[in-house]
Amino acid sequence: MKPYLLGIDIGTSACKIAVFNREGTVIDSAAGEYEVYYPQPGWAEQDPEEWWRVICSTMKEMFAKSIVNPEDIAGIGIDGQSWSAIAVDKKGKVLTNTPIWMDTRAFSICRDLNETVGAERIFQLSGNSLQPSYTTAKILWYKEHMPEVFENIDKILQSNSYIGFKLTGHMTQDISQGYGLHCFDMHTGTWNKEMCEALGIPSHILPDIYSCHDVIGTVTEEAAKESGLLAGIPVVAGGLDAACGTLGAGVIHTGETQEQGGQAGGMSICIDSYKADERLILSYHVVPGKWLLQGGTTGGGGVMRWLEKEFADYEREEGRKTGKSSLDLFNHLAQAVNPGSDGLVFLPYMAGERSPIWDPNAKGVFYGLDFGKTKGHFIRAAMEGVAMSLKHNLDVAKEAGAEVDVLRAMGGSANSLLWTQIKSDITGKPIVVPSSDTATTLGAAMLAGVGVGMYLDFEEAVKMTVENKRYHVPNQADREVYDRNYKMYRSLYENLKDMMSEEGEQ
Ligand SMILES: Nc1ncnc2c1ncn2[C@@H]1O[C@H](COP(=O)(O)OP(=O)(O)O)[C@@H](O)[C@H]1O
Ligand SMILES: O=C(CO)[C@@H](O)[C@H](O)COP(=O)(O)O
Repeated sequence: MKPYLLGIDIGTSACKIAVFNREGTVIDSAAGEYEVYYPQPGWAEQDPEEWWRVICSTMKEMFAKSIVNPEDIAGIGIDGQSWSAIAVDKKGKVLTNTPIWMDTRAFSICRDLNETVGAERIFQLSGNSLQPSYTTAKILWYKEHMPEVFENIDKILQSNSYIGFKLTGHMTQDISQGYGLHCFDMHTGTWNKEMCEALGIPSHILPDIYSCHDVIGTVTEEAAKESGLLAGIPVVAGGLDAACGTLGAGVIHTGETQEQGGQAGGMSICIDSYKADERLILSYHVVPGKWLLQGGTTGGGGVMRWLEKEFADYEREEGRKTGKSSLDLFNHLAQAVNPGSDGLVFLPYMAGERSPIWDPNAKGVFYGLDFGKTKGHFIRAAMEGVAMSLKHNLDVAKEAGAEVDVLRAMGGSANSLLWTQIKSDITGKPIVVPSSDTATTLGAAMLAGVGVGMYLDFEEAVKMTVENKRYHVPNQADREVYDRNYKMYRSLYENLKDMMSEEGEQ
């Protein structure tokens, strides 16, 4: 068996590529950024062909400097962001940019379908309430607003399946990304023809469903030329980024829970039987026989990325002189502020909000400003607001019967010791950090490892590769101030939601 596995992650802010050995050690890695386009309020799009171009150039650059020879790669796994609606024609040409998971343009389509088809019927089959962020309504949005695209759709692909197609020439749908479509039966893991008809989604545009570790093909000559890989390397179907990050964080048993700090924030609780709640999100895990009960804010790490982009000119300059990153300097500023940010409270609803409030009109809010507040207050309040959305989702999961003891953090935000500690303090849960930036690519690589037989099964893959690096224990000293701010957080939205919806009525 060749010694290495390659994981490719199609995150919202960037693609990450990492080569692992059998023990899960990163041998080499690289990242390449691409754009999110916001052409209108409520819209958020990406260009899948840009993903492919950036993946290829990043990979070529990595291999050019690497000790890794593509010949030594045993298998490739790809994970990607959720709820794309990548419309491709018969030749695999992308017909238009895909609305991504943050996009809420199809709001009125959902409202109509919930009435005509029935919100309860849709939920009973798919395990998820019908909301504009999912793939379902985006397909129907093409039908209504871009008939020339809709008529030419051969298949609708997800982010990982599009890159899988570019690598192998095979169009597939993995089981973990099925939850994007409400004609996917969450009880059986199959497409449901009656629901396709009821929703108006032609079933021929839905690819065949594969397990996430199934080998779907091998790298073609053409893809090898473009990407710097070698033709013939096996590629597995891959899966949802949150689910691969969950696997990469070592979460494969019932009750174990991943805490997500990518562009999106949230959590994924591993369960071994179907358990749905309309306020949360239900998907299959990438591990067969398991589901993930998820909660997710649109804010998450993306909030810090946005603050950095808009307000870190000084820290970027300082960082150049001192060799520190602007985000590290942001962490120092936030560290200097009292827990509770002296009453500054932040709602992270930066692209409407997903679970548990499902409100496309929700807005980001900083509340509690006065002349005493500093940049550090904004940064700390943002961290605390994201942590409060995590607490909100965990509380709802508990009501739904999914109790969580410990969180296992993954994603870029877990690089911040302060932010991880704040999440632990606010939720009252201990947090373990196995690896932050590489958990998701590791999960994708593990899928390839199981698929090509490098690991016997997921138990062995996790045992061999996942190592805990940090532990955070909740600090009770700040309980009172955080509880007070959390009450404010909850009532702020309750008090503002009518105004938000009048302003942003979609
Ligand atoms: N040192 C840090 N402090 C705070 N946030 C960080 C730090 N490093 C990375 N992040 C956050 O991590 C996010 C990126 O995480 P990542 O898992 O790469 O996201 P995605 O896969 O969604 O693109 C950024 O939005 C940034 O806010
Ligand atoms: O929707 C989910 C999970 O259900 C999000 O995890 C998105 O898939 C975005 O992922 P990142 O780009 O933040 O990693």
